[in-house]
Amino acid sequence: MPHEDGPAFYPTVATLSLGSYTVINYYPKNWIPSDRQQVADYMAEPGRTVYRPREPSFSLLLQPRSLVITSKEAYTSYLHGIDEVQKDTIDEKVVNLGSCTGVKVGDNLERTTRLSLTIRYVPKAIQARFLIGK
Ligand SMILES: O=C(O)CCC(=O)C(=O)O
Ligand SMILES: [Fe+2]
Repeated sequence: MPHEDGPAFYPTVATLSLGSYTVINYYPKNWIPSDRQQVADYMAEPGRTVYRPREPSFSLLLQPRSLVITSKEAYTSYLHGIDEVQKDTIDEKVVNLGSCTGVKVGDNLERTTRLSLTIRYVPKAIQARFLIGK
């Protein structure tokens, strides 16, 4: 589900992908539709009030053993999310194909099991001893 990683992890999150390929989509955050057509093209996830266009602004192909670092505008101005699909069709919105060998627009990539390790720096974490008592 498209989301923002929130202020606790700002300004940088790093994500290591292992196993399957996947595609991650980026949608503008705090997006305000400018005309009736755009209103028809936006949505919120069930039970959520964060609206976004139905189509992403851009996407990244996350290859096995790749590292994606989310910072700056990608962190502050976009929601990100991975569709729940069995295969990804590579389209023109995938902006990192130049760094991915053997993959082109129009390819269908079947998903298999994927493990994603997310590395976050949380300087203001509450120490566990305060939560569990003496
Ligand atoms: O599976 C991924 O690569 C994305 C995970 C993610 O967005 C998150 O943990 O906040
Ligand atoms: Fe995230």
